[in-house]
Amino acid sequence: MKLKNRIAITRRGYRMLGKYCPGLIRGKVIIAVLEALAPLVTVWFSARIINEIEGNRDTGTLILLVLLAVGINFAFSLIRNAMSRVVSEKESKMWNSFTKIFSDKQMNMRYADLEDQEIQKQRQKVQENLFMFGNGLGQLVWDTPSLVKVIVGIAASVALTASLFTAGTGNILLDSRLWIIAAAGLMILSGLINSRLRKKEDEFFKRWTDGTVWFNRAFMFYGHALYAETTRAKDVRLYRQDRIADREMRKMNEMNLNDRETGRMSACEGGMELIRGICNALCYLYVVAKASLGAFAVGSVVQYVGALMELVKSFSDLFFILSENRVYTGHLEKLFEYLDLPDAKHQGGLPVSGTEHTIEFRNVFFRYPGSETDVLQNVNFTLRAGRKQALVGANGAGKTTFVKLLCRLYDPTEGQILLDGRDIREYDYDDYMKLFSFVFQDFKLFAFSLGENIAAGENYDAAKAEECIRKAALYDRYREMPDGLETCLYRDLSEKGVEISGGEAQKIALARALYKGSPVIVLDEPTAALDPIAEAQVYAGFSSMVEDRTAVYISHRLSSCQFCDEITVFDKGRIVQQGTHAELLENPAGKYRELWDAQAQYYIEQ
Ligand SMILES: Nc1ncnc2c1ncn2[C@@H]1O[C@H](COP(=O)(O)OP(=O)(O)OP(=O)(O)O)[C@@H](O)[C@H]1O
Repeated sequence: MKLKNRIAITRRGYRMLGKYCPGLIRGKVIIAVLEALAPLVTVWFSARIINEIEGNRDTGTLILLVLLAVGINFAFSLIRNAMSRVVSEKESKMWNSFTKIFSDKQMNMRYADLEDQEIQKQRQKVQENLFMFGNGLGQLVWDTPSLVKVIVGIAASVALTASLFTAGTGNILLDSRLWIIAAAGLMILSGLINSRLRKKEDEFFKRWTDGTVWFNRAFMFYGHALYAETTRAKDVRLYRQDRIADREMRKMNEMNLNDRETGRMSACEGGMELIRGICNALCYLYVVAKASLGAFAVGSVVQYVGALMELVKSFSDLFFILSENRVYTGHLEKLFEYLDLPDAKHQGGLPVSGTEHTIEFRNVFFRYPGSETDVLQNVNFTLRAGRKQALVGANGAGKTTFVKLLCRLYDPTEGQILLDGRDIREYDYDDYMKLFSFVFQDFKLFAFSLGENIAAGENYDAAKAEECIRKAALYDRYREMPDGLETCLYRDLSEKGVEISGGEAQKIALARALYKGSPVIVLDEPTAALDPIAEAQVYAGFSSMVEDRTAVYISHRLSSCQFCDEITVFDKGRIVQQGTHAELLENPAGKYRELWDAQAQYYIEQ
């Protein structure tokens, strides 16, 4: 990657850290400056003290030097400790903030992309790299202090060693200014070799992580998800799927996880240490040679050796950091590629006013991303204000997909959906969404209080929530709940949380839709999990529940669709019939009749 791009990516990384982890980088920089200066302050004062002892031995000067050395170091460590507490607190929360980066993206990205396998893989890889190895943003956080230390270290060490090269010994060879070039050359050379070794090490690391992505995913699945997630644990126990998991885990444990790559990485590390050692030895030799010829006092040996070692280390670190920068900008680039995936574009700005609306599907075709077939084909459908519409059809006929298009999770591949004659994309997205309350088949409740679940927010109107609970036939269960609306659902976040059955959850989802009070209510199999009495209660109360709102009602229980004004029959992605229950039954060759007969025979026979 070009340097210009690396700089741009690094800057973007810092901006992102500034947004999600405010104050973290600033704190790290301050600590790093203090840490870089502290040893050099000690070296400088030690040299002055030894020289004073060797020379004038002035007690006042000695006391002053010692007090200054101790005082400055004490002040440094006070500030550093105070800052460290704040910074480590921020750093411990850094991972939560990184999680937020992904949740923000997932919340805003196109829904279709959320389901896209390739994009899921892309996200998984970026997340694994970040959360398992700290690659990208983590490295940027950790490398920033090193970079600051290197810059401060090089500047201070150069200042402390400058007089080493000018101090004369009388020996032409040792006094030659060429030593400056030689020293600089040596530092740069060692840094470059280190950098190359680091690059190699990174290549091996990449190969190693590529090989482990699948391993980690499978390991988490077989070792954790299968047993820990209650959605799966039931079936795992009943069908003893743990035996398959054990077999797979055994196979994985026997796998050779790129041992060759880890061996090569260690060899690179060893090579880097060796180069640093050789440079240190050469510096020692030069300083000691000059000191032994009387170029400077013994105390200065401490200063020069200390500063030269710091310089060698700083140069080596500098090249290391530069090569690290190449590595983490590579990871950051991948992160940004993911974050730059187009967000859902809700560009329309038309306000939606009033409550009586007509929604029309006009020649709508839809195909899921990555799929080869149209799931909806030439769908034409009009939903008038206040009408109760039932959608029926066999599994996979396209009913839920129709609703997903209605609520703008996807856009039609062809055709248009119109609200009062205008394409729904022209309207303000939030305004449009306020028109609907949905209950999906795979609705989700959250481990918050019952009231918050129903109101989908922290502040709720208790009387209204209770009214919706009553309409959703949940009142008896609600009265048993220990803390009423404050009762926490599930035990994920609260020990006092209550576990609820599938049917009770469905009633809560229904109450949530009623609470929203939108002019259009869309119910996708809202009673599938309800017992016959609760189902009858819901149907009996359907009119009062839905009132004069527009309703779209999907159900496989055809008898329950009779109270709708119109029934629309889907078959293989097409609308094949529309009419009232009685009208549709009249057509003996119709799909509705076929579905009805298939379902009714069991009731008739009994
Ligand atoms: N995310 C998806 N990606 C690809 N295909 C999908 C996706 N979701 C649904 N499908 C396919 O679209 C078709 C219609 O599914 P849809 O869920 O709309 O049917 P449905 O009529 O609601 O069925 P059911 O009565 O079983 O709920 C099915 O063949 C299904 O496999």
